[in-house]
Amino acid sequence: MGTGNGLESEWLEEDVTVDENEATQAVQVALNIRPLIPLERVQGCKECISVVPGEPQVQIGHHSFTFDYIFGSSDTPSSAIFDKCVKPLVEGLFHGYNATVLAYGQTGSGKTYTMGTGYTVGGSTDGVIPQVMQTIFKRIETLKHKADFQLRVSFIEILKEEIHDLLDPNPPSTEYIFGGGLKALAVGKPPIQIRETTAGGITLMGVTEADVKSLEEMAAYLEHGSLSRATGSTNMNSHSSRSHAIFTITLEQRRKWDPLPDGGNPSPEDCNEDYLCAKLHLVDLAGSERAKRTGADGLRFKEGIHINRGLLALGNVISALGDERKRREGGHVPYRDSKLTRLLQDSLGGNSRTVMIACVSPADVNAEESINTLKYANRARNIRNKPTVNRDPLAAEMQRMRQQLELMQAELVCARAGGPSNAEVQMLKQKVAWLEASNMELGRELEEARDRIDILSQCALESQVERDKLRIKLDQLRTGKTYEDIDEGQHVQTDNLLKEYVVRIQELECELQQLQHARAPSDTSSKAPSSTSSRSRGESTAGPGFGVAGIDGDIYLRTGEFSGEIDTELLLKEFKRTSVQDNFDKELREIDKRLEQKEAEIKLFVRPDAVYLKEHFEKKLVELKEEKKYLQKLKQLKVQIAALKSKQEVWSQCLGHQQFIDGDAKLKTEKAYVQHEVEDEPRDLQMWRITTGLRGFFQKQPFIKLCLLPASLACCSLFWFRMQYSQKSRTSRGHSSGSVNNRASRSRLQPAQSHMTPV
Ligand SMILES: Nc1ncnc2c1ncn2[C@@H]1O[C@H](COP(=O)(O)OP(=O)(O)OP(=O)(O)O)[C@@H](O)[C@H]1O
Repeated sequence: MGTGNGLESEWLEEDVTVDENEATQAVQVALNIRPLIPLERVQGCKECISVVPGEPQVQIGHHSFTFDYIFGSSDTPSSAIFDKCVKPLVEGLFHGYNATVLAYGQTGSGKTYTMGTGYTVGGSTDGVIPQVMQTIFKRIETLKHKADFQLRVSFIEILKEEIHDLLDPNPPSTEYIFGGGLKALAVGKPPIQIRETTAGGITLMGVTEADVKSLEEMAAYLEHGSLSRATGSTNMNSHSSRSHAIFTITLEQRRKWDPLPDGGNPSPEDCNEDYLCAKLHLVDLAGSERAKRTGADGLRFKEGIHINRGLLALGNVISALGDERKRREGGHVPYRDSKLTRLLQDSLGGNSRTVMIACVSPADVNAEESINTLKYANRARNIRNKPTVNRDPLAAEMQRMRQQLELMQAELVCARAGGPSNAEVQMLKQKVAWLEASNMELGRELEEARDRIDILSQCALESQVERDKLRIKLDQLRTGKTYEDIDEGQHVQTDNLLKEYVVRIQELECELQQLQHARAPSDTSSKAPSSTSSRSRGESTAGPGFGVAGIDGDIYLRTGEFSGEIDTELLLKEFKRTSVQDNFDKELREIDKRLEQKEAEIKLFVRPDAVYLKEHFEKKLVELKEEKKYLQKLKQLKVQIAALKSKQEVWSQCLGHQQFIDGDAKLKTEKAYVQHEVEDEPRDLQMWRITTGLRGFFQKQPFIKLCLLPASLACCSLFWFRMQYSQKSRTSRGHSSGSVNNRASRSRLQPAQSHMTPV
């Protein structure tokens, strides 16, 4: 890589401090204190600014300010401004660095005088711009044998937030507006617009850029622009600038390539510096002013407002850029608040080396304004710019490509020194491609086999679940549960079963994976007899092991083809595995068969049972109806007893003795019968219940029924005899009170109230 410094010593011949590696550079601030002008002397003004000897420091009142340079004191002549501050920038221009010289200060503080913006051919050349022009042409003169130079100049002013081209050969004509005043009328040329380049620079679209070949030509343009600039007379300056003026010099240089003594081409490092382009902005700002002091009114007053507004925007930009905290945080800089700040975007915080010349009047009457200017300038010292060399983008790209080429050449040399031969590389490449393709194919087959394993495992699990369900059902039926009971409990059981099976399946899957992992190393190293046999097995069999075996077979085929070896031991292993799998399949088929048989048995068993149950429940229904009738009858009899009791009491009170005796006898007989009925009925009912219960029990338990049939028959006959006996005794009792008995027998079929008529 070529270094700028090496080139400088050869090309520029002068030792100029240019550090390309410097990332940022602070804005340099110089203070220029003009002498008291005749007007101030007449007013009896006194100097109020004093320079600290040997220090770049000034004092005004109790304020003290330090700058990079101070000019204008008795010790330092103002002519030194160019040499100290501006000349390095001009030198930098020849190295591709943009530069800006900015004059700022109160109106009448000497900005135009210092910058030399009011230059006239043949007039004073003390100002910065004339000296810049002279220096540039001197440098070109000394370097013209090494490079081709091209100079262009532009001169614009910002007047009331409008950009005017001071070098426009066809300036906007003016037309008279009725009612007084003049209005600018552009002729055929669009207004100047500010544009940002892709690299972030600021350019002016539509501005006149005049090619300049000589100092005289440039001076003529400067003079022409100065004369076109808007000026006016105020109380503070008889020739006051009413606009901000920017004189821009663009320097393009293309290095001439002399043939080298050995006849070879120049080195790439040198070629890197073959084109440079830089701009120097020389800015003469309008002065800040107070209307009260300038006595401006009307048009001047309006101009003053615009001037102050532009300067305020500039102050805000300087404050934003000068605040270190904001700068670190990347805070907003209000460049777009005015055209002036937008145009100075590169000069303040951008790609430029900038010097600000703060101009002040030493007169005590201007002390306040001078302090403001010093504060303003002091803040500007905190601004940091990032100047970079402005090369041709094409040249930069070429440099990058050269570097890339060098790198590749180095790699090639290295490869040639110790790398394999071309044929070997080709062979290895083919091998790699073939292995990659095989790998992909094997991966695909592995995935398919895994899917097959999953499906088969699922089928096996489902059949197991179904088989177990049927087994449970069968067991339940054997223990005597009805089909309905099983169905009711089935939901709960099914849920529990499902949970159990899910857990089981997960466990089995884990085991399967562990087995696969455990087998993987031995399988990949193993070699099966042939791919076709293993593949057919993988497709026809249902066990998970076969999917893996099929894959193994394929792996064998490819590795076998590659190595060309057959292992008989592995053949035997594979054969064993196949036979185990076949056994497993047979077992599975047998289980399926048995399951089918069991299902058929269950069906046979379940159907008659259902018929039997139907009969059983129909009988039970009839029995319950009978029981209900008995209970109703019992209730009626209880009511009758209550009625008879009340009747007895009435008779005892109302009837005569004989009647009472007869009636009482009848009543007693009737009561005795009813009492007997009441006592007998529960016994009958109890008997009936026991019989019915036993019958139901035996119906539910067919096996016990068979065993206990004789015993039950004996019991039943015992009860039958008991009932017969009680019937007989009842009948014998009934003979003594037959009319009552008959009536009571009838009462079983009639409502209780119907036979309760008084005797
Ligand atoms: N260093 C100096 N030596 C002698 N006279 C000076 C010096 N600087 C400025 N002056 C005089 O001061 C007066 C005002 O100067 P100048 O016009 O340059 O001020 P300005 O800052 O440009 O004012 P404005 O902002 O109004 O344009 C002029 O008459 C000028 O000759």
